Amino acid sequence: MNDAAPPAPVPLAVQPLTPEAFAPYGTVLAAPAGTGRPINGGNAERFDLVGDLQIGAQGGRPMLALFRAQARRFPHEVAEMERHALGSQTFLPLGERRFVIVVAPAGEAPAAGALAAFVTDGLQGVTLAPGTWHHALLAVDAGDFVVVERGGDAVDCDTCALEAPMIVNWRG
Ligand SMILES: NC(=O)N[C@@H](O)C(=O)O
Ligand code: NI
Repeated sequence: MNDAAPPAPVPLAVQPLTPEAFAPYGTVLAAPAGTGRPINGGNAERFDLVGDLQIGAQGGRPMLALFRAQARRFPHEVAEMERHALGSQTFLPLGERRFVIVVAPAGEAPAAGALAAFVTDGLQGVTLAPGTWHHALLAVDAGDFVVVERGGDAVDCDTCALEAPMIVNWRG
């Protein structure tokens, strides 16, 4: 009989999201400072944010979804991560809405020490690179998020249980 105590949760610090810190996991989406390219007769400005969404592999089709997320309670325990090996996954808030993204680099199932957590400024979005391990959306502020990902006939989502639960240490 295994009477060993379960592994103690490991604290995971949450850092502000920046493009540099997030580079190993994907890209940060944010309206650049300054003006965009004038379009529509000058009635709008265009900002091209990501021109190479990875959503076509193995017959993948673009999928745009709306996630109507409930606000999560923090500190939050993370015990499982997932990845979408064949495609990227983009999260963009509709309106000002923060979320926490917990990630680990693509590859082998992540060890506890390989995880990183970021909180957005409410306007930022992210595009996770294909295969990046992540926890499902952790909305800080409840509401709607646009999600763009690879759609396909088969579900592209592997999960892995962490060897020890992580506590996402953020108190807003
Ligand atoms: N389950 C689902 O559609 N969403 C996840 O992939 C996620 O990362 O939130
Ligand atoms: Ni996902």
